[in-house]
Amino acid sequence: MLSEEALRNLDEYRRVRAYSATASSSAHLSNGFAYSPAQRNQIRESWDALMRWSKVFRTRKMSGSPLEASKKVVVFGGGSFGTAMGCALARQKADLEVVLLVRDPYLCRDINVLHENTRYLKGFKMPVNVRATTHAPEALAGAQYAVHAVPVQSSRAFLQGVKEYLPSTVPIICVSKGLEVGSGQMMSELIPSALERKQPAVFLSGPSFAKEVMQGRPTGVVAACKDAELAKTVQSLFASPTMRVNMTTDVVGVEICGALKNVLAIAAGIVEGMDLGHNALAALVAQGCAEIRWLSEKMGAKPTTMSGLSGLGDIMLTCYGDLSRNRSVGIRLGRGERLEDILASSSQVAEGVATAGVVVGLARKYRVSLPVLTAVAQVLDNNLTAREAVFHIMDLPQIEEA
Ligand SMILES: NC(=O)c1ccc[n+]([C@@H]2O[C@H](COP(=O)([O-])OP(=O)(O)OC[C@H]3O[C@@H](n4cnc5c(N)ncnc54)[C@H](O)[C@@H]3O)[C@@H](O)[C@H]2O)c1
Ligand SMILES: O=P(O)(O)OC[C@H](O)CO
Repeated sequence: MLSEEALRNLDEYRRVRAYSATASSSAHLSNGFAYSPAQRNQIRESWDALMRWSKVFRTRKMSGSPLEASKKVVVFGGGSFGTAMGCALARQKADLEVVLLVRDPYLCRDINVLHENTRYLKGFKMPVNVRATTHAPEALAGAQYAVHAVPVQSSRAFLQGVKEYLPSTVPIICVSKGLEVGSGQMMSELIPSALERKQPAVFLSGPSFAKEVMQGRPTGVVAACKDAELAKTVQSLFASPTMRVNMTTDVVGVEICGALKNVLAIAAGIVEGMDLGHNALAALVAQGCAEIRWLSEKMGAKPTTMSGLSGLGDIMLTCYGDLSRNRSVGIRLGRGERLEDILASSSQVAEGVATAGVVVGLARKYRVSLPVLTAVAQVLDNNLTAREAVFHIMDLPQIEEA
């Protein structure tokens, strides 16, 4: 059921594993340097202990997998990430029915006839157990999980529209990252507010470009839910040879990091677009990390979340990765393009644009100063040019590191 590209990646992965298994018998490193026998023993023993632990853990995990028990999963939104995550699940189990709930009948037809998302992930064959529909009652009938991949600003209207077909017991696995304009809410607040009831929900975040998930490249994400059992269920549902899934109960941390890294990525893009160099980019990303930490800690997030996949992991990916839409918006701003032209020329969402304005409100509420993230909002609001923003940030008072 894996695509050819995913199979190639898996083959490569297996070759590496086979090589690692035999490599421990060769004594010398290629440049003539060799570890001492004591060091070599220590390295081997540490590795073997890790492998023993992994084996015990795997055996314990075998019993009653949530994937085994699943028959149907619905995906809200037929964009790039909904498609990629739907396909990732479908590849794991040939008789799992994955249904994308989409708006556009033409895209729906392409997915069902060509097995390709011709608009958002062109050129990638989708597994045959993924199909699409524009009909919410049909998509939701009998679904055991709902993966929510609708952009944040459209999520309230979308959820209100499907509410009557979504049983209140079906867990939502939310992959959308951002804050709602107007309410300032995170998705964990928006979902119950839009549905006007409690709904089990898990927030899946971390460094994960849709295209690479679709290619079956190794990816790590984190599943966050206050209910640890549900977080573990979703962890187990998505875990595969190409996807590692951590779990945590720190929903606020995971959500706020996921939302703010998009704003920081716009700043990183601006620095790139203005060709300010590696020093400037590294300093900016470090400052941005500090700002995200200041706010998230005040909001009650755990410090470990900031250094984890949804924090540093996703910040690095989005600030440095060429596939980031938020970073691309920043690059074009840095080169002097107007925001409205940039947005008009893209069919994909860059959540950081809307989120930037909301962050400033949150910073005021929690009494924390966020110079870089506020500067991004100023540039997006056309009150500062990118060049002016850089000048003012560089000219801020020299401070003690915090
Ligand atoms: N693309 C990625 O690499 C990636 C990775 C992780 C998380 N995310 C997050 O996932 C979310 C979705 O992003 P994406 O990349 O799939 O976006 P996208 O721009 O590729 O697609 C968005 C999809 O949502 C649909 N949509 C928009 N408004 C809608 C509405 N009112 N009702 C129904 N459907 C609507 C669009 O038709 C489209 O199918 C975002 O919050 C994004 O931050 C994306
Ligand atoms: O392309 P971006 O900037 O929306 O980032 C996508 C994902 O959030 C990366 O994890």
